[in-house]
Amino acid sequence: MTTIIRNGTIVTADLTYRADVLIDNGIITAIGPNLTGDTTLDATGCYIMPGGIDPHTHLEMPFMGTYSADDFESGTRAALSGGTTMVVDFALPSPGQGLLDALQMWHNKTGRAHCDYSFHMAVTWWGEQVFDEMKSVVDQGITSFKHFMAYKGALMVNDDEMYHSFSRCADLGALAMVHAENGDVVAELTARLLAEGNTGPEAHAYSRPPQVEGEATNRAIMIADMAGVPLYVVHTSCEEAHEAIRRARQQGKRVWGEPLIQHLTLDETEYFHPDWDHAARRVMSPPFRSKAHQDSLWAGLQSGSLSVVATDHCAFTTAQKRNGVGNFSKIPNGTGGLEDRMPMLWTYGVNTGRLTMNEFVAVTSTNIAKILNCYPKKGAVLVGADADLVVWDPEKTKTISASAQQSAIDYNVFEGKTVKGLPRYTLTRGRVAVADGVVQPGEGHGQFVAREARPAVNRALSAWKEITAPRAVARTGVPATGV
Ligand SMILES: NC(=O)NCCC(=O)O
Ligand SMILES: [Zn+2]
Ligand SMILES: [Zn+2]
Repeated sequence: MTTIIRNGTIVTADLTYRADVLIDNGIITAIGPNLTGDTTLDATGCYIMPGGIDPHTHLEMPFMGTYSADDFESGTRAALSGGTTMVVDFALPSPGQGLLDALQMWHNKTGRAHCDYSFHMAVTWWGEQVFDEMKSVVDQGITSFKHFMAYKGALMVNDDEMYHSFSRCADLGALAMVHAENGDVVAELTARLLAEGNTGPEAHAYSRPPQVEGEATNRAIMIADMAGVPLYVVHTSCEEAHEAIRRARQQGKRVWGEPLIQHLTLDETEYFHPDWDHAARRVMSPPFRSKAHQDSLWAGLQSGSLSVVATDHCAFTTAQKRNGVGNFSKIPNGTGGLEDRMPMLWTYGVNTGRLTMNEFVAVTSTNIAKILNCYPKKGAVLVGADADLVVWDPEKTKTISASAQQSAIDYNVFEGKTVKGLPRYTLTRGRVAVADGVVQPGEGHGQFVAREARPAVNRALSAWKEITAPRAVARTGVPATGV
């Protein structure tokens, strides 16, 4: 059975043109005029784009004494509903747990996934076992390793551990990733705020000012440079962190920054809301920032100093958030966004003229497919690519409401926002998962996407490291010892 998408305009990261797309057995098999197939999807007035890739989700994540509420079933259903066709989640070993053990636990969570997925591996402690197992993890198709510089006493790793792990990533041809906040300073500020009686959700933001993120981002960049590894900085939220990334890129360092749709469109005033639940539902790390920081992030996407828009989807219910009544440091950190990332970015990016349609495709799909080395299987409209596609209707509108969302939680941080630009169809490996805005569930359709190590960037970095490595000076006439 073949499917044909007709009468649409293809929009990729670098081209916009009219053509039909033929899909056979989940793969794009032809692109061109007047194609025919068994089933026709009409794309009149629509753009045919690569489905979104969200490289930063936490589905059913054990965190802060509870589990994030969306699992691979509801999370991937939400993703498809908003035009995202692949998620990359984080396998998270608990301290002392082996990486392979954690990886198996994460694979076990995915049986009901509606769309394709991959994993990053978190390095939450350091030792010989971690060193050894990193190789097996890479051999199993996971080639990116995340390091938390925050969450002291839980997930945080220190500089020496990070340097060891980054060096190992360099040897294995893998990508190093960081959550960049200075966890020591956050812990100090948190203790001080609580002692002063600042216990509400707004104090979460006070405990994580832009400086803690800027400092950690700089530090991670320098450590990555010394280790000779490419670096991906997740949830870049402020000018201080963006400035560090921008400068590093100007210097030729291989560093990428990932702002979240939440930081681009919501600001710190959310934490001053008189309703405790409203503010607590928006507690995440890093916190929402001022409008000036938002402008910096948008400028980064426009100029290319920031590369990817993600969600860090880590959704907790109101009841879970209430674990932190009386002590903000116990509010589970995280917000949702999987279903809304694409429509929100289109509305606030493309419709406002901040982004072109091609830039939209680049930052929601193609760039990360290249960074994670799964392009052009993913992130492309090309013959031979997976038919992970979204037929995007730029005229379709809706007002975001928790009452109509796929996510399992009881609120939505974008509640009441009207978006213009939504999927008419979302296809996951050729399967129509959303038709006219209606989700057609396909539990278990999602497959694991294995990725290969040694992408070009690692090869280039290691070649340069080798050429510029410190070498002993060959001398003649060295004086005899002690004479
Ligand atoms: N971001 C957040 O607040 N929660 C999810 C875990 C993380 O990415 O730090
Ligand atoms: Zn994080
Ligand atoms: Zn995260």
